[in-house]
Amino acid sequence: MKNSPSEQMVRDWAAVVAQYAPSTRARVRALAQQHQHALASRFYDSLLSDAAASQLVSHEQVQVRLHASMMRWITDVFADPEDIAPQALVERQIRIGEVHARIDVPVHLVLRGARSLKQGFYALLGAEDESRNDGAAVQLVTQTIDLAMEIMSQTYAHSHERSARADEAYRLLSMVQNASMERERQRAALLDWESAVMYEIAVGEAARLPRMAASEFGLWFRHKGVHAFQGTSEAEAILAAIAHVDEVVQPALEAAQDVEERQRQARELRDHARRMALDLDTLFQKANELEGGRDVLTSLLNRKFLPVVLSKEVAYARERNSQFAVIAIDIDHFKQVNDVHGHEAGDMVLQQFAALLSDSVRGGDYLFRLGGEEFLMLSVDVDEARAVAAAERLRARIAAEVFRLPRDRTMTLTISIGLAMHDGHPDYQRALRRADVALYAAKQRGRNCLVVADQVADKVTAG
Ligand SMILES: Nc1nc2c(ncn2[C@@H]2O[C@H](COP(=O)(O)OP(=O)(O)OP(=O)(O)O)[C@@H](O)[C@H]2O)c(=O)[nH]1
Repeated sequence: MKNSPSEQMVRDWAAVVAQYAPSTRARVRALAQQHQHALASRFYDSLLSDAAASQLVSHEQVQVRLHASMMRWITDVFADPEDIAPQALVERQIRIGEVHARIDVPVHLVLRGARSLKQGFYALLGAEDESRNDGAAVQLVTQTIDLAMEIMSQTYAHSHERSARADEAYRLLSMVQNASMERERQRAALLDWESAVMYEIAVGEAARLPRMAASEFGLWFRHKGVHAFQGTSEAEAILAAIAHVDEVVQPALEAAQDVEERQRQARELRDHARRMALDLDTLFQKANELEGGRDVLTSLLNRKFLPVVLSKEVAYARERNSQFAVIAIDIDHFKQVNDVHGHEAGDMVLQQFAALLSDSVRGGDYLFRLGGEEFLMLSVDVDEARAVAAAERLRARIAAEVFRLPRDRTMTLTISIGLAMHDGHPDYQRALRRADVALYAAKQRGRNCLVVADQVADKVTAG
């Protein structure tokens, strides 16, 4: 999800511009243009002096691009509103903040770079003809750079918060990933507790019955389940039922004087346990599908986890000096499947296709359904030759497969593939874009083929 500029930000930017005479702005702009190279180097050097940041910017592409884009930034932020509108400049700061969040550049380092830039400007202004030093130019520089930093930091914070939420959701997804096993375990635990209570009642030891909250199921649900299924009505119902059983039903059972009353309370307890088991089933089903982040039709990961998984893999690759491949896969002419055989047939094909994909990857790889008939495979710990061979095998396997359709009909399919190796660049968007461009090239080349994005030239070559 993108951040968009608030009206306040655009108003603030326009106000800073309006506050200064055209001559002051022209003076700062001229200075920025004249010294943009030295100023960009200044910013860059201050980043490199930090060990963590120098690791992030060690990538050659980053060095080349960072310096070039810093030079552009230094002149553009002082542009006349007729040349670059405040709205566009605010949008630019937002994009920069988003990149910082994606590659995880700490805010303090960006602020340090900004401080060193301002010092550079002050020194240049001070060195100019003294009669011109009325302070306005210094203020313009300070206000502009500070405002840009404010917008970047705000975006950074929003993006970070969002990615932290996705991260948390992913953690929970992993926790209940083997949902069917966990469900069985918890259903059995619930049943164990119920049997233990019934046994105590049957043998006439109902003075102090085992409380559900302290049972294996109760503990699991209150500590983990409730987080995994946060905000659902079923989770609320189970929590309320645990409290009701422990605080109302069981004390009533313990206090029951006659058999009839005891049977009535025991029946109520059993009804509660049954309803809980049903709610639990519903919750696990949801966890497996929508709320767990899996695509309902294919059970593959949905795109909301793409940033989480890619950031993790980028960090992993950096730490271990390993590589991974981003493989964009698109079914060819899928529209025709729906048009000729109907939507239900299209769904069936997508499910069989996803099953084939799952069967073609290794345990550590990831599979996403990005939407419609677009899929993405993240092949971890591979070099280009192996990734290309695996993708090519997949292409051939799909082309050879006979897909089942309703009413005993069948059909065959082909796919186009765009493959990009992660080239060490800290921003995962780059590998995604390169894979996408390669996929587009594969479609252009006539489909049913694989195109590999060229690592060095950042352009696409036939694979
Ligand atoms: N049955 C079914 N169809 C879907 C689903 N999601 C998207 N589609 C269809 O997928 C089709 C995608 O068509 P296009 O994007 O035009 O691409 P294409 O026909 O595959 O052609 P190329 O990609 O250019 O080879 C559309 O007709 C969508 O309606 C789904 O969940 N189920």
